[in-house]
Parts: sequence; C-alpha cells; structure tokens
Amino acid sequence: MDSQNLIYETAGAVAIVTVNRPKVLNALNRAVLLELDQTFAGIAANRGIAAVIVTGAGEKSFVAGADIAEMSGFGVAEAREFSRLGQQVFNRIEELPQPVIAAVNGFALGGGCELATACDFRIAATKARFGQPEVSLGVIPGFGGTQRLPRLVGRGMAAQLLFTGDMISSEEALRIGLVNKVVPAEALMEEAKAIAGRIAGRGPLAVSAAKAALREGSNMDLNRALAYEAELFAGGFSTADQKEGMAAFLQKRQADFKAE
Ligand SMILES: C/C=C/C(=O)SCCNC(=O)CCNC(=O)[C@H](O)C(C)(C)COP(=O)(O)OP(=O)(O)OC[C@H]1O[C@@H](n2cnc3c(N)ncnc32)[C@H](O)[C@@H]1OP(=O)(O)O
Repeated sequence: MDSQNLIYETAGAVAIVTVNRPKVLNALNRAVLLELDQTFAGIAANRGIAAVIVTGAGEKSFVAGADIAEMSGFGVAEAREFSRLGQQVFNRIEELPQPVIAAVNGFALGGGCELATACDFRIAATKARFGQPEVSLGVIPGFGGTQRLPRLVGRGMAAQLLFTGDMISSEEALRIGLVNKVVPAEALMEEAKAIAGRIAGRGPLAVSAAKAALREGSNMDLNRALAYEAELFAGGFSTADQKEGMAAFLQKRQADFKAE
C-alpha cells in the first residue's frame, strides 16, 4: 500500500498505519482520507492482519484536524462532500473486522479526535491533547464527532467540549473515559503493540464477532441486542476456532488459532 501521506507497516499480525504529514501536524486533506480509505479496505480483506494501530508521524501531533487550508475555500456542496468522505472513511474503520487502536502521540483535534473516536479504543501519550475546536472556526465537527463523542464520554461532557472547543489533557481524557490508558510518549507504541499482540493471539473470528456485537448492539434496544449477541455466540460454535480453543484449554496447552 504505497502512499505519500501514510506509512503502512506490519509487525507480525499487527498493522501500523501512520498519518504522515508532520509539516501540517498530520492534518487530513482529501488525499489522506482517500489513502486511509484504500489502506483500510486492504486491511479488511487481509486475514493475515489481526489488529491495527493508528498513529501520527512526528513528536507533536496525532492528527491536528482536517486540513484548514484545503477547507477554507469550500462552498456548501464541497463541504458536504468532504464531510461525507470523512464519515465514510471513519465508518470503514469502525466496521473493520479487526480491532483498531489509536496510539495518540500528540494533538488529536477536530478530525483527529474524530479519527481517534472511530477507533475501538485509545491509548494516549502523556503530552497528548484532545478537543473539538471546530466552533472556533465557525463550523461544527463533520467526521462524526457530534455522534461518537457523546456515546463515549456522555452527552454533558461532549456538549462542553463541542460548545467550548476546549483542548483537554490526556489525564482529563482518561478521567472522562475518552482514553483507556496514558503512558509516557516513549512507551506509547510499545504499549499499543503489546495490547494489539495479545488481541492477535486470540481467536480472530471471535474477536471480530465481539467487535460487531459491541458496535451493532449499541445501536439496538437491549432485547434485540441480546438476541444479536446470542446469535454471534452460537455462531462461534460452527468454527474450528471454538473447537481448538476449548480443546486447548482442556488439554492444558496454548490454542493455535488459524486465520480461517
Ligand atoms: C471535519 C473536520 C473538521 C476539522 O478538523 S476543523 C480543524 C480542527 N483543528 C484545529 O482547529 C486545530 C488547528 N491547529 C492548531 O490549533 C494549532 O496548530 C495547534 C494548537 C494544534 C498547534 O499549534 P502550534 O504548536 O503553534 O503549531 P502551528 O504553528 O499552529 O502548526 C504547525 C503547522 O501546522 C499547520 N496546521 C496545524 N493544524 C492544521 C490543520 N488542522 N490544517 C492545516 N494546517 C494545520 C499550521 O498551519 C502550521 O503550518 P505553517 O508552519 O505552514 O504555518
């Protein structure tokens, strides 16, 4: 997946996608969004990848938002198309069969915070900062921030962040549940790779089903979501992974899951 704005690497069954526009703090323009879409489409079809880490190039920024220089000249139609493109890319991440971990190495603002919230969970460097400053620019978030943020941190905290445009620290992000863990910058990728590696050692079909249950169930009423969970649980018993996983436990050995 050759691309000028992204760096794509693999470490075993873990893919690492780095947004690579450090001169503009990894701001997202249309070219980056299209490359992200293509890269994640490739990962979705790659059974050799069990987990994904998304991060930003350089020491300063994860992604400091959508590209203001590109957006400044937009009219209504272009803005709508740009918003729908970003939403399509972030939906692809959220719907990816593999878990996606955001390793937030610096500023995660606007579209950058939206990218992080489209991932399944977030690990942050101590110096990371989060925010949705769009109202400071006279617009609102356009890549899903008004919808994913309240689902993660609650409507009241999302309202405060969306209406003030304030930037918050990694510790505050941890406190409100926006990130799972805060580590020193130099330990961030090691931590993200360790978690991704543990995920990669589990039954890939089961991990993918757990992600689907989490995602789809959160948009259903409880009874329908429980029925959906029961179907996915039952479906697990049609896989070789379930046979291997339970046999390995009973034989007191490590399971050897094959990417079916
Ligand atoms: C649908 C989604 C919508 C959105 O995401 S709207 C955008 C939301 N994001 C923002 O509003 C954040 C904008 N950036 C900033 O506020 C600041 O940056 C920071 C606080 C993140 C860092 O400030 P400092 O340390 O002073 O760096 P610096 O000189 O402002 O930035 C270095 C270079 O990076 C460019 N840059 C930063 N963010 C963006 C961006 N979002 N779009 C385009 N360029 C950006 C700057 O312009 C500059 O460039 P040069 O060195 O050529 O002057």
